[in-house]
Amino acid sequence: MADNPYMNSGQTSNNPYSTNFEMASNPFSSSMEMVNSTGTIGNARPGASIISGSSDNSGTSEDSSATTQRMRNSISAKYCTKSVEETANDFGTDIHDGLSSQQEITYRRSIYGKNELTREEEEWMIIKFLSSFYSDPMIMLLIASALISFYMGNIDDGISITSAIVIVVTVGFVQEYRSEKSLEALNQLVPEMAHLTRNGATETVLASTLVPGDLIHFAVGDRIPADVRLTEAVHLTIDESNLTGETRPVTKFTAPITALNSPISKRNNIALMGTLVRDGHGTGIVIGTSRQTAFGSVFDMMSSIEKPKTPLQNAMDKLGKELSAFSFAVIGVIGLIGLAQGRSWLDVFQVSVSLAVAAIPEGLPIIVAVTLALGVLRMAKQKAIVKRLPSVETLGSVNVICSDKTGTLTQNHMTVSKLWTPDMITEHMDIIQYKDYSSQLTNPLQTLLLTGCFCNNAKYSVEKEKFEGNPTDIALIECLNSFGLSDVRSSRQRVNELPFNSSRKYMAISVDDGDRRNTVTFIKGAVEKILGMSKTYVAKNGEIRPLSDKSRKLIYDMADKLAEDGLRVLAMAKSSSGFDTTPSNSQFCGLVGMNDPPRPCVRESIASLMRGGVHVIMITGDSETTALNIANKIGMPVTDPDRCVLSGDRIDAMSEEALSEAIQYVSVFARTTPEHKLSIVRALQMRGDIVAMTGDGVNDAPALKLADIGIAMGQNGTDVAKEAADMVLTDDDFSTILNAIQEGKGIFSNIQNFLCFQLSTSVAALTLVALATIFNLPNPLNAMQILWINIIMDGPPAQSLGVEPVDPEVMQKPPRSRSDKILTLVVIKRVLQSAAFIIFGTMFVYIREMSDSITRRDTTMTFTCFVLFDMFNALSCRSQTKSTFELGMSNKMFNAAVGGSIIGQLCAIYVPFFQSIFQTEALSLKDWFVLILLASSVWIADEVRKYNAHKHSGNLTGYSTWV
Ligand SMILES: Nc1ncnc2c1ncn2[C@@H]1O[C@H](COP(=O)(O)OP(=O)(O)OP(=O)(O)O)[C@@H](O)[C@H]1O
Ligand SMILES: [Ca+2]
Repeated sequence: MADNPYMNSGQTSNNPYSTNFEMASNPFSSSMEMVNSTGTIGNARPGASIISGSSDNSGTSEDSSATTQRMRNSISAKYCTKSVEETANDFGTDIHDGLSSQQEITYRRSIYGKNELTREEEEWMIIKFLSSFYSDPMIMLLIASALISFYMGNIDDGISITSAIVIVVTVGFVQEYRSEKSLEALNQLVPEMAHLTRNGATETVLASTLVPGDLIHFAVGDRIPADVRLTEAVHLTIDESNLTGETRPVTKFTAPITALNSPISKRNNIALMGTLVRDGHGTGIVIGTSRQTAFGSVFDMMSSIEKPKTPLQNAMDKLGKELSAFSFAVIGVIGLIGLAQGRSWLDVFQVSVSLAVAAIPEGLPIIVAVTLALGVLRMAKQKAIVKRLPSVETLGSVNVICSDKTGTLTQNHMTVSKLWTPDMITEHMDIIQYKDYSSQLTNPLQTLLLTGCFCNNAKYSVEKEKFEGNPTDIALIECLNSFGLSDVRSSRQRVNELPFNSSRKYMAISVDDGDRRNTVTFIKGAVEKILGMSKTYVAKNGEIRPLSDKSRKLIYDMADKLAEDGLRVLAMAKSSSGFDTTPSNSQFCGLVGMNDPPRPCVRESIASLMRGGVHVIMITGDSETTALNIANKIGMPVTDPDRCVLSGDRIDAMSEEALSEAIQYVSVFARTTPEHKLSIVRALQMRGDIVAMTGDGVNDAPALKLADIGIAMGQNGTDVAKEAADMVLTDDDFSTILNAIQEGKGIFSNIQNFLCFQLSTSVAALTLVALATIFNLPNPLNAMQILWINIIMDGPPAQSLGVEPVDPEVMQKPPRSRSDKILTLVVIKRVLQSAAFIIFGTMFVYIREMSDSITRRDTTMTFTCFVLFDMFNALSCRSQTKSTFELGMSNKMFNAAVGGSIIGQLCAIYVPFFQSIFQTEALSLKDWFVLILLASSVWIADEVRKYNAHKHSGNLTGYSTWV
């Protein structure tokens, strides 16, 4: 330990990492090699509890004890016993200003790497590729048949089959590789952030940039980005359940722990990476990043637990197995008949094996995975990040969306537009932004405005040249200007604060009264809360009067009047003393009405959702009047306000059953707290609804978890909400939900489309060979040709059907029922219709050609006929309902895949090398003409089917809406 690897300035020998370097077997030493970065800690998030997770599923008991051991040895064990000063000293950092030397930061980064967790080095590509040759029994059989061909001196066949195997395996491998890459990309969609102080300046940075010694801050709702020794903890409680399994949040302190070898759950002055702040706020020094954290030491074990498959993938696997069993049976029978007819057993074997390879849609699960993953990436571009693949399927089934009002349906940009003080009696004052009202400033107005200023947490950001924080607070500060007032907060010392939250619905701040002997309290919040703690008001003549029932009524009426334009109404009060727990005995100052306009596209989105049978519910903390007005503005159906609007206190008074009964008429929930959301989701689910619910705060998490699709806000949401959610909206915009549902539905119909394509090809190929065998005809397709058809069917053309752009018309279809099968009657009919055309067409060509004697030309014609049929079939499979002419050339991948297949087919016929492999010969232009004409019949027939379906379904908008 001569060299201090940690401090290149090296004044101290007391190296915090020395222990790491002394132990060769230390689990963290591997971190030094960890330079590449493919995943983030996001990979390991979904697990609820590492410890319990390991003992009840994949891990053996040995695993979990090793885990516990590793966590026990983690860096926090050492620093929980040291004081704040010692820790800061060890890390060469300052507990107020953080690290100061850029050189030092760069040095530490070079040693400890990025603060993110990556999986262990993956297998070599080439090994993976080679292993796919022997992992599939069908391929093994093909190899066997090639070997037999060689052995029997059938060199041509041997080479043919060998090249076919290579092509089949390569195509499969490339597809699988792509699927893995796109799945990996999903893990990086939600970046981790951290609030970091370096050199005295605080900013928000990517959590991956943290190095040991950094000073970081976190507040309620945040996720801890590294292992941290706390230097400050204010009401700080942290939920460590995902690491320790303990569900009760732990209260944190800064004092050193005296007990030796305290277990990880008892290290109360340490905040652990990946845990969630439930309350309060704190600051601390980073003592460990990435692999040196307790979370990092168990990361590999967590990421090795295989991700569960989505219901759709499971259904596909099952379908694949059933189809395989069926094909095997058919092929077995065909083989036996063939042998009984005295065909050469090698021929029978080869054709059977190739048929098995072709008829079994082994590419199905991969195509489903790629389609889902690509769809999720597409959604991310449209600002909706889906965190779990199964949610994509659920999206198409959602029939109720519960949305917050502020910030999701509205812009969350507030401006003060009306003011009222009791001396104005029945008049109120309208404020137009940027106009000067200084001349109209009265004493009561000044008191009202200054209350709004003192009772405020908006902060001025020099960098961005504007106020930041709660939009309600910002509006109040910005309004001061219109009256020639300025932000006076710095002139007084803050003594006490009761912060705002959506359950409390008010906030109070005490400051000294100028001469530091007396304290005054400023309060603002919902009208009923403020009136509840007010005793007096200032009348027109300046006289202080007690608040009578009559004057309360006047205030409530006025608040309603202000709210009528959809304004958020805040009441203000002031008291000439401080407060302990809640303020009381205050003087009512007046009301402020704030405008928060609806987001531009919300109206359209709601209309579109309603057309598709999705019910939209607004949930807001604002008053009924405000909510009702906004609801009307954005086109929500509130015909009967008595039934359509339900307030929080009425929810409280209802039983679950009663709520579930009443909820069918409700479109607006007003004056709710986050806790009400849970009852609302439950009541809806009791009715059998599939519910999407939005949320942003810590208290929204339970409802987000319970909802079928929990949706968190990317910009204003807390980490806790994002963690609990299935989907994150990066722009917080309601309309994005519509896009996501549209994509979800689109993905589902794309999967049905390529399934239809694969099944019709497979059914046709099987039937053709079966028919030929039964009628004792020579095989219409040889092994090589069948394998080439398999590549078209399982490869790029099928995959390209999965990325067909979403047709906005899917929104007009009602939500899919959860139990709906993917293989619906309509799909099966499509499969059978197409297969029938392919079989008859190909048989026709075959029989016509072979009427003289079997030549190479005959099989070439049959083979090309089948392939062309398949291409036309792919064309019609692009959509279940829309004509090819409506779709146009919009799917680039489809154009490329089909174009490529046709070029491939041309090569197979005209290039001498391939001619010998496929046993083909050149066709004339006339042949092509005939074949194209014939093969297009499958497409024409489908166009006719689509046309008829359109005519009979009539107006698609007529689907039932709510109730
Ligand atoms: N910063 C604040 N200070 C004091 N009171 C506030 C503040 N913000 C809102 N209020 C009061 O609390 C009420 C409800 O706010 P709440 O936060 O519950 O709603 P929200 O969650 O912002 O809105 P939504 O539920 O529509 O998204 C408002 O009508 C207002 O009277
Ligand atoms: Ca196949």
